[in-house]
Amino acid sequence: MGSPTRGGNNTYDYSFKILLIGDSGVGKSSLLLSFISNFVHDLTPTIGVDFKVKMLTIGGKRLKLTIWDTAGQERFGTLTSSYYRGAHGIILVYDVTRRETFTNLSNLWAKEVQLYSTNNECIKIILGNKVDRENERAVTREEGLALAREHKCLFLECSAKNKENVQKCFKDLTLKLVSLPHIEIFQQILWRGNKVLTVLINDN
Ligand SMILES: Nc1nc2c(ncn2[C@@H]2O[C@H](COP(=O)(O)OP(=O)(O)OP(=O)(O)O)[C@@H](O)[C@H]2O)c(=O)[nH]1
Repeated sequence: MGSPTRGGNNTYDYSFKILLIGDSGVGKSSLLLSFISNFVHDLTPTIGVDFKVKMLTIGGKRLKLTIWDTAGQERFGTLTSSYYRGAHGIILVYDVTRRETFTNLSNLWAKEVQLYSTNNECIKIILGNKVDRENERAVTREEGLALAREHKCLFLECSAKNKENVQKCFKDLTLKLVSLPHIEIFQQILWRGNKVLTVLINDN
């Protein structure tokens, strides 16, 4: 990784770090794969942290998204502040068929974000995944919306399996990011934090 470039073939105007968080099994890795590629595989659980890079053009701006995916909280303990450092966008995922993954968003994940996120202007989206399993639904859309309002987040329901709303989630998030009034400063200051993160991870 490096600071934003404005020349050459691999050019971009802005580079954003996006995090996927939420309980184990809610579908974070599937969402990432569904967004990055056209295929969704049956996945083995993530061990540790993984990230993928996707180039995207939104609102006439060329963006580089570095999307971080981590294994579920319950198996690896609380994520450290280095994972959150420098994040521009956070996707909080729950599984609409498992109510505890929804209650954990307020009881656990939102608190972590508040504690560790280095940036007050970070854009957040709450994402209710697995809506293809409608007959097993345990959380209503209205409850999801209410939680998003309470935490000042965007909100969507989606399915990584049939790809419903997956592109839209990343698009809505990045649209909001590029429309921030102080975007140039916001992204450069945070990028410095990101470099620190890269060094920390490479050293391990
Ligand atoms: N029906 C359905 N199944 C899904 C969907 N998204 C993910 N799954 C399945 O749910 C299981 C868990 O998905 P993962 O993507 O591994 O979940 P995760 O949140 O990354 O889990 P960890 O790696 O443990 O943190 C897998 O068997 C997926 O195939 C979805 O939208 N619909």
